[in-house]
Amino acid sequence: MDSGPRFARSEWRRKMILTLDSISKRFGAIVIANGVDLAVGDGEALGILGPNGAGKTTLFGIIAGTISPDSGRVIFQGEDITHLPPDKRCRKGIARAFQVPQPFGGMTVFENLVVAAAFGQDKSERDVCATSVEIIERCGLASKINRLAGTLTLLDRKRLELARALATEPKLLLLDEVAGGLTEQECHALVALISDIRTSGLTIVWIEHVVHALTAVVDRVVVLHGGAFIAQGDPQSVIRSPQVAEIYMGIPVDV
Ligand SMILES: Nc1ncnc2c1ncn2[C@@H]1O[C@H](COP(=O)(O)OP(=O)(O)OP(=O)(O)O)[C@@H](O)[C@H]1O
Repeated sequence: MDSGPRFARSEWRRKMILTLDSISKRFGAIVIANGVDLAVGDGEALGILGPNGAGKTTLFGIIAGTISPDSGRVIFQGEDITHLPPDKRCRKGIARAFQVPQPFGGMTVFENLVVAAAFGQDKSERDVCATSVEIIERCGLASKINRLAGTLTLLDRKRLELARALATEPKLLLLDEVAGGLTEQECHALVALISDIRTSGLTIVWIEHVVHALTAVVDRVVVLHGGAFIAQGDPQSVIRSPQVAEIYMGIPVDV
């Protein structure tokens, strides 16, 4: 799969946009995070891998504000946002797109965008109409602008999910398994769109089980397992690492 153009790799190393500082979280006996640290550069595209149930979505909840960590801090653009509610984090520039798109099915594509943009940017609906149209065009939905969201194909609902996230004018975009459920061809189309979004310099953190889609876009991959990041580095090195082979295929590291 073609990787497409990427944001200049050196740029994001200069400044961190998001830092997880010694985050711990458990649900009873299930340890999601045991004092994990993570720094995401401004403009970086970071992939998070990990087996089912590792806690990747929970980590996104901690970043987006829907889940509280047991301890540790979430720092966004230099500010401690650990105790900030999700709506305030959204307005500070953290947006999230889900595996199962969550548009208002009875509203049109345009109306969905206007609602997201007005909320995320804290502006009147009139003031966000032009940018909403631009984002709809950019996401390949111009011909469906007046269609009800509930009548769209899965790929177009995924495009709309991304468009709604972009409408909030994020600085950090969290993608939660957005390639899930797509055919190979549809997956290529979605990767092309995310690669295009990437060229604007927007910071992306992407959880994904469709590994080839992830590695086509991201600069770096971290692997969450057993409450810790057990591998990290450039995508190809990480997916070929013995730790990842052991977790995903049961091949012991010392073989
Ligand atoms: N609110 C909750 N209460 C109790 N357990 C929870 C809660 N939320 C998640 N869990 C458990 O925590 C674990 C991690 O779940 P999470 O969805 O974060 O994993 P994941 O890595 O995103 O998994 P997948 O790749 O399958 O989506 C799972 O065992 C899940 O059942």
